[in-house]
Amino acid sequence: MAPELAPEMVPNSTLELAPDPAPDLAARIRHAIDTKTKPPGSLGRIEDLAAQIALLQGTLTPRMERAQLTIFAGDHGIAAEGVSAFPQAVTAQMVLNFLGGGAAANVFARTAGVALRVVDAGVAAELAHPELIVRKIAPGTANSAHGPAMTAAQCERARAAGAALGADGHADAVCFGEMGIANTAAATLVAHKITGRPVAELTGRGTGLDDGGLRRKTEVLQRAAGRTGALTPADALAEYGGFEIAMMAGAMAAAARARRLVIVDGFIASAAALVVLTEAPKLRGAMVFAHASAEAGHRAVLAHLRAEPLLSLGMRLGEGTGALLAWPLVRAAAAMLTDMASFDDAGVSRGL
Ligand SMILES: Cc1cc2ncn([C@H]3O[C@H](COP(=O)(O)O)[C@@H](O)[C@H]3O)c2cc1C
Ligand SMILES: O=C(O)c1cccnc1
Repeated sequence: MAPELAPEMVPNSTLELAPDPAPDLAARIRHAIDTKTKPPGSLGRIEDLAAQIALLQGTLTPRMERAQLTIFAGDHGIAAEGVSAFPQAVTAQMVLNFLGGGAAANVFARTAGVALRVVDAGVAAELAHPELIVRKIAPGTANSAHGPAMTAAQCERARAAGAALGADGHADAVCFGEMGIANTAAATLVAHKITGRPVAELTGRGTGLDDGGLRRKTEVLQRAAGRTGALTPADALAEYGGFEIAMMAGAMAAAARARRLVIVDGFIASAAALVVLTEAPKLRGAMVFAHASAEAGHRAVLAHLRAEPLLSLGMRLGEGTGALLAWPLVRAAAAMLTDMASFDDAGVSRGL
């Protein structure tokens, strides 16, 4: 397994994680992929994915055996503004559904052979369940339409709790999902402050607002955004984010620094990745974007990050469902490089 990378060893000027164990590794990976028994380039983006994984793990024989999904749940004060089609109580109810194995994320995790765990990052209700990981910062954020969602100290605590969970265990790839009614509103405001894209372009229907609901949500978010001027990513996260989004950001950064592949889910997860990559661009080499969410703002966030997602399925759920569906592609890419025969191995004639 590749050595852990101390944060201070990481320069921010390149896309790859560095220092690279061998300067010619990227060229040797490319050569290994090009000499597999297939026309060069014929596996398309699976080849790029294999190269990324190999570079991340610092090897010509990458391993992708185990993936884990961690779902972070938190409530949002801005839900009081009517920005979601569903009531806040659904956050806690869905946490119990995850723990009971009945949500989409559970079903996809089972079909993909991925372990799943659930973290209470800041759900309003008191929840007790033997398998629930409790890291509750507070019972929900404050309403960011009127003031900061959380204090800087709370945000730091959330990121640290996420970091501890992001780098534990033995998974080769990590998926982070979220549950939090009104968190498309929170993600929209974080993305607006970091990308500078207009609130109206980033605001979407979330759980299914109708046209009137979308108009009201856009107005609420425009007013909330107008409370503050330009913000650093850390300040944008504290001012407008959620405890589950901050924990995801901490988990993603720690996992990337531990050279785990981070499979980034939809709009909310991408808002967390946006915070991380704006602060530490070189962690991009550890991140794969799973799918293009149907939530309106995702396209702009992906474009800002110059990220091309693997899948486009019209999904808009969150929970890590998109990341779970991308996991078999990630596995296949690594196995292609590690297990596939070369022309020389198999005695197959090369082309012109
Ligand atoms: C039953 C149910 C299950 C979900 N699972 C994920 N979300 C998703 O929807 C929420 C964000 O949308 P909004 O900002 O419009 O509230 C988040 O909880 C997200 O994870 C769900 C939403 C519902 C209703
Ligand atoms: O893409 C997402 O993450 C998403 C979209 C809508 C609702 N919840 C999550």
